[in-house]
Amino acid sequence: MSAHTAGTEAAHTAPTAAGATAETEATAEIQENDVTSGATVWLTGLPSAGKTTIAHELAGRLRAEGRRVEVLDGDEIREFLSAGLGFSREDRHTNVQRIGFVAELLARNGVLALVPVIAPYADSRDAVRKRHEANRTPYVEIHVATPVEVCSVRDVKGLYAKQAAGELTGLTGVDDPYEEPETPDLRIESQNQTVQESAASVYALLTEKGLA
Ligand SMILES: Nc1ncnc2c1ncn2[C@@H]1O[C@H](COP(=O)(O)OS(=O)(=O)O)[C@@H](OP(=O)(O)O)[C@H]1O
Ligand SMILES: Nc1ncnc2c1ncn2[C@@H]1O[C@H](COP(=O)(O)OP(=O)(O)O)[C@@H](O)[C@H]1O
Repeated sequence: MSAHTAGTEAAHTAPTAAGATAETEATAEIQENDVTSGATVWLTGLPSAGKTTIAHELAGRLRAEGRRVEVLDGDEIREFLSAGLGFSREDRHTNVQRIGFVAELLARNGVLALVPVIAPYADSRDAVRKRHEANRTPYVEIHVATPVEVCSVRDVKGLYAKQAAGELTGLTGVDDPYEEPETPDLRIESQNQTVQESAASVYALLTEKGLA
């Protein structure tokens, strides 16, 4: 049973006249814990590494347990919040900072913000982490470390084929940089696992950190 569920049950314990004040305080503490148990879970990795798939699999599991979850998908964000941005180093940095800003707001209000976004530059990811640290908001970095050889075979959106055909340049991990995280909280080798196993490993990490 998650801490969240346990807290809800405790809050419903029948009060006694003498225990009312103590219980009110305990309930307030539990509610505060509920609100602050959000986190940002950033899944960084190459296109087709499995970031989005793992995020949605994990989201389903967490929602089934009553958690509030948002998936800040890179493609959706680029359609709205980051409309007009391209894939230059500067634009990717701006995109990542915007997403980090929104994720932190959600997370500090009790939401588990799952972020399947490439975020290829270490300094961009560090800035997002620092924003979370400054606000004491939990931040977890997952490197979905699927090798480019596997990603290019999966090629979910046909980007690797386009790059190979000369129709696209600046593809992350091929002819554009991807700076691997040196010390992620978790590294997933998705080529050796099922989607469920990958999502379960993130879930286990969140449980270990008291976030799920
Ligand atoms: N040149 C190039 N390089 C990398 N990715 C590209 C490119 N052009 C389009 N796409 C597609 O854009 C999707 C969203 O990218 P992100 O916002 O996650 O990228 S970034 O963090 O700003 O670098 C990203 O989604 P995912 O495949 O889910 O990673 C890509 O499919
Ligand atoms: N263990 C795994 N975790 C995530 N995806 C996997 C795994 N094994 C195979 N896949 C497949 O790899 C592809 C990953 O695509 P996607 O999640 O869109 O990648 P990304 O969001 O990183 O671009 C999907 O077709 C998915 O079914």
